[in-house]
Amino acid sequence: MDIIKLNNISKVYGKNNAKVGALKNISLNIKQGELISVVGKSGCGKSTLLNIIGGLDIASSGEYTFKDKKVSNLKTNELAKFRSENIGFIVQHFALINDMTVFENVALPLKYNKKSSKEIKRTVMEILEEMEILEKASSYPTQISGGQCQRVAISRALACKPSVILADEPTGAVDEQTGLQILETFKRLNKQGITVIIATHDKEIANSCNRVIEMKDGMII
Ligand SMILES: Nc1ncnc2c1ncn2[C@@H]1O[C@H](COP(=O)(O)OP(=O)(O)OP(=O)(O)O)[C@@H](O)[C@H]1O
Repeated sequence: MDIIKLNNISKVYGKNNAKVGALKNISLNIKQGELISVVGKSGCGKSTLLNIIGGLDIASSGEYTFKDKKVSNLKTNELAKFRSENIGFIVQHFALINDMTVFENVALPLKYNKKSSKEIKRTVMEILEEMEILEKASSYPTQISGGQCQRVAISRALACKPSVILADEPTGAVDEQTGLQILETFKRLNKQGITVIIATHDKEIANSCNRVIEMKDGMII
């Protein structure tokens, strides 16, 4: 089943002389359970594509359907709900909150979704254990390594049981060995049925995915 259908999606930033066409007539179907990499030179539109798929940004034109729901028609508050129910985001510099513990960082999306404290505790502990970072639950992000931070960020992305994980340059801020461990984590999550889309400059990571989408100047080539 196609979980993601992009039909003729374009994204233009700015106005008049400052207009930038970040995506140009992108049509793309992604099946539930795919493991995909998005590659291409800096500025080719990888992040913009991920942000539109994840509902962080909206297309200037075209139609985006997610599980038969038209995302391109959603209003801002509906988009936030769409994201929290369906998408887990992971970014290069982890985007953890430094004055919250590992536990509190992973609990955030569950709090946002108004889960009970009992359920939050159970879910967070389960995920931290699965991600082999449970012993750092009370540590702060500044007290753990980059690879551990990324495992916390992945834990937080998993908290609301998303069907899609979007990872924008997830290994860009860690060493090669840690990057490969992160890749193994994505493969394991993908085996559990989660659709994983990774924007990356890393050839080894890109080629380990089942499908490689190559972009150039806002288009898929
Ligand atoms: N908020 C914005 N306002 C104006 N232009 C933007 C904005 N975001 C992105 N762009 C432009 O859109 C184009 C695509 O950017 P995007 O970040 O999607 O590329 P990328 O492939 O992810 O690059 P990188 O690999 O460097 O992260 C670039 O020309 C960029 O300058």
